[in-house]
Amino acid sequence: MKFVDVIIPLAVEGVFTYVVPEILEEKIREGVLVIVPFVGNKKYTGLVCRVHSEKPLGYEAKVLEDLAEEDISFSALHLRFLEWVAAYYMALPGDVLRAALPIIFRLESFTDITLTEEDIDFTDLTENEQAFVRFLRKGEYTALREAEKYLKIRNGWRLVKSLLNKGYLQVRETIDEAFKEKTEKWIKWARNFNEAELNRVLDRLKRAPVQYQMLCKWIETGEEEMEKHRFLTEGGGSAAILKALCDKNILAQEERVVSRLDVVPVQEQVCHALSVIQQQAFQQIQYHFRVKECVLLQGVTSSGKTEIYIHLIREYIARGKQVLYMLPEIALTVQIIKRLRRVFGDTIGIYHSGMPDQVRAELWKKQCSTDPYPVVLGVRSSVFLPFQKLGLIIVDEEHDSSYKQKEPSPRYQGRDAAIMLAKMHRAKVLLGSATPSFETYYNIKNGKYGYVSLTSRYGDILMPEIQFADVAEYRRKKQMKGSFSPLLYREMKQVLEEGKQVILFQNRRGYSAYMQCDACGATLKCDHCDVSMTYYKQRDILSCRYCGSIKKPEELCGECGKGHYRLRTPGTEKIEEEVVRLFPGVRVARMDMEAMNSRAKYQSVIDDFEQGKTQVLVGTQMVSKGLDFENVKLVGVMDADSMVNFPDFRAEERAYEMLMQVSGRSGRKGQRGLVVIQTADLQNRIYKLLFRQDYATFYAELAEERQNFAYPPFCRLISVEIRHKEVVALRSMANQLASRLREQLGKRVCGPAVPEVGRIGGMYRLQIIIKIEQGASFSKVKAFLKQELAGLQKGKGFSGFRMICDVDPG
Ligand SMILES: Nc1ncnc2c1ncn2[C@@H]1O[C@H](COP(=O)(O)OP(=O)(O)OP(=O)(O)O)[C@@H](O)[C@H]1O
Ligand SMILES: [Zn+2]
Repeated sequence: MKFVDVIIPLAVEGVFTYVVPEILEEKIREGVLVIVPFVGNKKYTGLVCRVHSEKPLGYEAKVLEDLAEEDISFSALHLRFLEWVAAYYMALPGDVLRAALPIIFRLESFTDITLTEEDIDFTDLTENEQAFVRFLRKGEYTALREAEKYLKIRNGWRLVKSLLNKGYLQVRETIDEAFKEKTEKWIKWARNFNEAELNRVLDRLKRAPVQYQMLCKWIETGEEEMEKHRFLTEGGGSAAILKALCDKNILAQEERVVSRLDVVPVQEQVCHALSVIQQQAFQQIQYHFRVKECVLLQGVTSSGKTEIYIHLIREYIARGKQVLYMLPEIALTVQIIKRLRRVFGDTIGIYHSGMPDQVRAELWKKQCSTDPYPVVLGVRSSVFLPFQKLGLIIVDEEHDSSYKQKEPSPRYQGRDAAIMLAKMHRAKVLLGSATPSFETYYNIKNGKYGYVSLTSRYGDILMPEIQFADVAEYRRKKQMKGSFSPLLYREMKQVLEEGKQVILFQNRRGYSAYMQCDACGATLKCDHCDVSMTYYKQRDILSCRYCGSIKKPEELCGECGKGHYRLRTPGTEKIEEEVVRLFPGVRVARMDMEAMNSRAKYQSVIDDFEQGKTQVLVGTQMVSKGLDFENVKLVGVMDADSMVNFPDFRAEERAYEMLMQVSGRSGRKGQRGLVVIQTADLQNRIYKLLFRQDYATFYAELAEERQNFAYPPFCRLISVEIRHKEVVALRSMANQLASRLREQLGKRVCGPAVPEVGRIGGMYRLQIIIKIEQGASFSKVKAFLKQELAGLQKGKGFSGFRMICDVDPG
C-alpha cells in the first residue's frame, strides 16, 4: 500500500499520514496538493511532503480523497525550503504552508454551498452536476456532506469545484476565496452562413420580430464576434432574445478564460546606459559573484543602485535564469514597476499582499507552468513562490525591518530566507542599501559577503544638506507655529514659492498619538492593551494600533474625573491640517496606513505628486523609502526624537537608517536638496553621526557597544514570549520556564521581563531572551528549548497559556 505524509495548513504539530487509493497512485507524488479528510470529517487541502510505504503505528490512516490542484505543485527544492523555514524559525509546517499558498488553494471543507445568480445552462452540465444543482435549488444553503448523502456520491467536492469554475456556485465561508478562472462571454455566429442561407434564416425569423431586429443589428456591425455585454448594450436587446437566437443555432455563446495578470503592451525597450562609476560597480558585483554567494551593494541614496539592478536582471534573463527582486513595501513597488516595465515590458510578475488572492493564485499557476515570468517583483512573502531556474535574488533596502514577519507565525526574516533560498538553488544574492543592517555589515567585515560601494549620487549631485531645528529652544521662546519650527516654516515657504516640492515625515498616524488629562496627566488607554489610543479626527474615533479596538473619545478624564483630555503629539492627519492652515492654497496629500487602503490609492497619490498636482506629501515611514521624485527639494522630519528614544537595542540603528532614507528623498535631480530635522535633544549622538553622513563611523561607534553587551550581530537571539490573561499565573509560569532554561543555558537566559507593551488584546505578556554566542550550536539550543516548551505544555495547568518563539527577533 502507498502512504503519504501531508502538511495541513493549520496550526497543528507535525504531518499526517494517509492511504493513497489505487486509482490515484499514478498521480500522487511529493509536492502535489491533495484533499484529505481531517478532524470532524472536515476536508482540507494539504501538501504531500513524502510518499512511502510505512503503515503508521497506533492509528488507522484515513484515505486520501483526491488531487486538489493539478496546475500547481512544489518541487523537491521548494519543499526543502519550506522545511527549512519551519525548522529555523521554530514554526509549525502548517503555518509555513499557510504563509506560502494563496488562500484559494487551501479550500477548507467548504461547508455551505449555494447557487449564484447566474443562469444555468443545463446542457453544459454532467448528469451528476445537474442532480447536484437540482438538489441545491431546494434550499438556500446546503452543507456539502448532506448533499453527498442525498445524492449517494462520495466526492461531492469535485462537483463543487467544477460548478465553481463554471460560475454557478459560491461557498459561503470562502465566497471570494475559491479559485475561479476569470471568464468573459463572447457571442459569435453559430456557424458560417452563406448569403442564401442567411436570407432563409432572416425569412424564418420574421415571425419573431424582436429576434429579427437583433440579428439585423448584429449583421450591420459586420463583426464576427463580440463580448456579450457589449453585444446586448449596443444591440439593445435582452438576454432572453439572445438566448432564443442561440437556441435556434443561429448565434452561439462562448466562454473565454481571460487573465487577471496585468497585460502590458510590450513597448520599445529602453535601458539607461550606466555611468562609468555604475559600470565599475556592476563589474565588481559580477567579479565577487564568482566566489561569493552574496554581495552587498552599498550606495548612498540616489546613487543609481536601481539602475544597476536593472542591468543585472537583463544579464540573468539573457542567460535563461529567473530573478526575484524583493522590496520591503508595496508602496515602493508602484514606482519600481514603472521603471522595470520600461525595460522588460510584460515579462514581470508582481506579488504582494495588497493584491486580490485570485491574482496571486494565477501568478502561482504561471510560475509552475512551462512559461513562467523570468522576473518577479515582490515583497517578503514572494520568497515562497515557486521558482524553476532561479539565478539571482535582489533584496533592495535589505536593512528594512519590514522584511521581518512579526505576526503571525512563521516569524521569518525575508532577507535571510532569501539567502537560504538562493543557496538551495545555487543562485546569487545581491543586497542593496545605503545603510546596511548591522548583520550584513558584520558579514562584510568577516569576509563572508562581497562588498561594492557607490559613494556619490548619480549625476554628481551633492548629498542633501542637513540642518537641525532645536525645538526645545524655539518652544521656550514661544516661536513654534504649531508643529513647525521657524526654520522649517521659512525653508518650506521658500521652496514652495520656487515651485518645488516638500516631503514631511511624521512617524505617527492619526490626528494625535494620545490623549492626556490636563489635571492628573493620565493618558487615555485601550481597554485591552497597555497602550495609549490614537485619535483620528476625521472619523472622530480613538483606535488602538495593537488590537484595532475603537471607542468614542471622552472629554472628562476617567482617572481623576476632574481634568479634561487634551490632544498630545500630532500625527500625520494633524500635520496635514496644519500645512493647509499655514500654507493656504498649497495642495497636500497624505500617505500612511490609514489613508492607503488600496493599491490604487498608492498609485494615485504617487502619480499626483510625480506630476506636481500636489506640492506637499505628508507621511509615515512609507514616504521614507526608495521613492524617486525629481522635484523634491526639502524634506522635513517633524519629530526625530520619537524614533531615537525607543526602548529597543536596535532603536538607534533604526532611527539612523530611517533618517538617512528620508533625507535621501531630497534633491535627487538638478539642485542640491535640504533636510530639516526637528529635535528637542540636539546633543544626542545619533544627530551628530547623521550630520556626518558617514555610515562606517556610525557602525564602528554603535557596534562596539553591541559587542560589549552581547547583542546581534555578535550573538543571536531567540525571544520566548509567554501570554496569559492573569498576571500572577503568567509570572509564575515564566519564572518556571526561565529557571528550567537556565539549568542548561546558564547566563544566556535573560528575563523574564515585561516587553515594550505589557498587555495586548487582554493578554499579559512576559518575555525571556536567550542570547547565543557565535560558535555555540544554535540548533541544539532550539531543540532544547522546544523540548522544554513541550514539557511545560504537557504539564498540568497549561491551558490558557500561549508561548511564542521568535528566532532572530527584530
Ligand atoms: N545610468 C543612468 N542613466 C540615467 N539616469 C540614471 C542612471 N542611474 C540613475 N539614474 C537616475 O538617478 C536617479 C536615482 O537613481 P536610483 O533610483 O537608481 O538610485 P538608488 O540608489 O536606487 O536610490 P535610493 O537608494 O534612494 O532608492 C533616478 O531618477 C534614476 O533614474
Ligand atoms: Zn488594544
